[in-house]
Amino acid sequence: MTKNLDYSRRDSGANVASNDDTQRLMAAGQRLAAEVSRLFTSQTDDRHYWLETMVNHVPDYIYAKDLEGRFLIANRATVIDNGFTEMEELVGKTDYDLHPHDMVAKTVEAERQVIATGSPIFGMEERAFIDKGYERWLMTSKVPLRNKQGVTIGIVGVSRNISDRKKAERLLLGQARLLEMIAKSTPLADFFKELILLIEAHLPGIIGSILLLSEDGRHLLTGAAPGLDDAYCAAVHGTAIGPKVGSCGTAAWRGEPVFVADILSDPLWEDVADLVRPFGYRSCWSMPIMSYQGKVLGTFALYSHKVGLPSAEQNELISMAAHLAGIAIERQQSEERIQFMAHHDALTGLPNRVLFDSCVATALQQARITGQWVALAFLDLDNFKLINDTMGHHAGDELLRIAAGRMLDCVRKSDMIVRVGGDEFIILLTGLPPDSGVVTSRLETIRAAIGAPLVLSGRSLQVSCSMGVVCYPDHGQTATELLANADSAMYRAKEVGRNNLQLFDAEMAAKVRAKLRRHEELRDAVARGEFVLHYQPEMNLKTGRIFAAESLLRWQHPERGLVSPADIIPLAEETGLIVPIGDWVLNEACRQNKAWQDAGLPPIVVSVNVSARQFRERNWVSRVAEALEESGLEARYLELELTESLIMQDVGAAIATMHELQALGVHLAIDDFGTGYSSLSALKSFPVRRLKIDRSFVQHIPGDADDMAITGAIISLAQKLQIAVIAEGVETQAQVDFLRASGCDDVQGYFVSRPVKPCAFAALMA
Ligand SMILES: Nc1nc2c(ncn2[C@@H]2O[C@@H]3COP(=O)(O)O[C@H]4[C@@H](O)[C@H](n5cnc6c(=O)[nH]c(N)nc65)O[C@@H]4COP(=O)(O)O[C@H]3[C@H]2O)c(=O)[nH]1
Repeated sequence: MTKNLDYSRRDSGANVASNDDTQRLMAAGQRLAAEVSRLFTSQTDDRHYWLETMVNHVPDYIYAKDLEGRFLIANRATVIDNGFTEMEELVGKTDYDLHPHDMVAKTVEAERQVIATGSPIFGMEERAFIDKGYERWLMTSKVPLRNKQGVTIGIVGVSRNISDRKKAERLLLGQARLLEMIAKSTPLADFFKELILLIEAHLPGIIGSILLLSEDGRHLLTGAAPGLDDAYCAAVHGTAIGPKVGSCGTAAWRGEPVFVADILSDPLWEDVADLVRPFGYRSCWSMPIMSYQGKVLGTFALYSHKVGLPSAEQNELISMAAHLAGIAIERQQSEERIQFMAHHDALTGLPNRVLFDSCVATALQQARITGQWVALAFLDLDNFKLINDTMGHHAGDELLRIAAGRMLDCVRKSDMIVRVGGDEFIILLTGLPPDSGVVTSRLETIRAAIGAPLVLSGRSLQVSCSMGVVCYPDHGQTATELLANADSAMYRAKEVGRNNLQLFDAEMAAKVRAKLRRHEELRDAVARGEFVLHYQPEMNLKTGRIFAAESLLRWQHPERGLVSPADIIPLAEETGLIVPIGDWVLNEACRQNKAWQDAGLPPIVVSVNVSARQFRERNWVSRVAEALEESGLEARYLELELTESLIMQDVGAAIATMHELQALGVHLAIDDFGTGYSSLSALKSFPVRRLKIDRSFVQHIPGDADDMAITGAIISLAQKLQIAVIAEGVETQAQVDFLRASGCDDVQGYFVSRPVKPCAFAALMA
């Protein structure tokens, strides 16, 4: 009889599956078809009995229907799962008699197609009947049932219950969707809802809830619970966690799962059972949501109206859900952190320039509408660098944090304190009355707060600050304009000695612009090489011989003529141009000295003034070595003049550098001695050859007894320390006489010669 059923024809348009299930279904179908045909031929023997037994033991559904869809025969599984006890009860019935009509349509259509085309359908997935409230999925194959003449007289169907597989598939798809939501940074509330709905779909009768731990780590806040009663959620929101606070409060407290089978009898719920009683929840299984580092972030819980503990599958689902929730929360937290870091300063937590730029336009726009003022102040901490250098970076950081905190205490929520770098801040005050008095008084409050005593690394100190202030609309219309003018005001505040507040005005702007122009000019001068050196001889008092010369910088200005260093050096120091200018001086002095030697003049020492900024350059010593090497000058013919104040800025570092320079073979002198308050005990550790007594002491000799006393003391101190002494600014014979009598070795000044051009100096020497 099997010959009548052509299973090899798989070319129909039907849904054909070639997996194991299908193979097995096909085999079962073949066996059933054979049995049916045998029944039709009324042959019964032992094989029939065995076959019937086998078919009835198979959990899959095996059945045959006639052309009208009436059951002809069915195995035991089909009979029982359709709600009958004997096959006879099922025979003659159609699917319409058994199931809701809307669910039957697809099955009927498939069977109609098999009958019409004579082609089997394999591996068709169909949502089947609702059995005791549960949905069921089947994988079905249907083949034509033919009589001896090969005429189709119905269909044979074989179905397997694949509900579990479908459930697992749906769970996997759900998980994938949730991971995608995490990747797309879907808002947490939406993600939680989706997660809970997925679990609830998987576990009918179970209600999911997510609670989040508050920032202080002490309370539980509602995350999502779409299926829980709103009143219950509201009652739980804000619950303090603890060792005996229901399932979730305890799970969050312990950091481990708390599965309570019966809420009404479990001691963990004793104190909070009344909360849940009106809603009828009986069991609650709560799993803490943990961060990657093992920190509790919240809880994932399942509630049920039934008493009981979770099955292994439910347990697994709870863990999976808590794990996914943890990933989502951490992802959101790190995104928030990144956002915060992009807009805030890590050290002080204050907004940074990026956030300021996006807020200032809004503040100005608002002021335009309301007619109120906006004030914008640049604020610099005075001497921050010194504190940072002398007390260390930790102390510097702490100072910035303290200053930021003090500023915040003085402003309103709508104002903004911004750290723009180093010790520089911007204060943005909004909603001000149109009154500069109010602006300055509010900012002075901030200055006073910063200036209050503080303790840093165990040391009490006070820090002042400088402010440059502008007001919208008087001092500019745009943020750029206002910032530029605030910068000018700050410039002025620093110029007048720091520790003050300067409100911008037009005159100030003009001055600042002029200064900036001069900076620009100086920069051009460096680029164009407009500098020259003049040399002033230094004479030994015993021999009357010129043994050295100090190189002195001059700017050959195209319009202003020769500009003195008094006008160049401070400007160069401010702009940092002192470094390239100083390099040029060093190289030029070495080159000139070597040129004189090469021209046959008696060898002399040329001294070069070194500025503090230059001296602090990392590779300063190697620059000196390079200048010597490039010029070919022996190191003993170069002297570097360091001022007392330069050395005193950081005595330890200065002495170390001085030793390195000494090792090169160059001489070192202390310039302007007597003005820089060097500690006399430190003096003996300076590897210097000479002290230069400052001109300010010499110029009043012999009239001023004090200056004579000081000059005499410096000379005798130097003698004791076996350091040579030269007096600067010597103009008169009387001064020479006094200095000689006091034991001074050398003099420099107009008495010998003014600083002169190199050619004039060569003539002098010759
Ligand atoms: N009234 C009077 N003045 C006298 C007499 N003898 C010399 N002077 C002046 O005193 C200054 C001596 O240089 P300084 O103390 O190193 O003081 C220098 C030095 O500190 C700085 N300076 C000059 N050239 C350079 C340089 O190349 N680099 C650096 N960093 N500073 C320099 O500029 C300062 C001023 O230099 P100058 O204007 O050339 O002024 C020179 C010089 O012209 C005198 O008998 N009477």
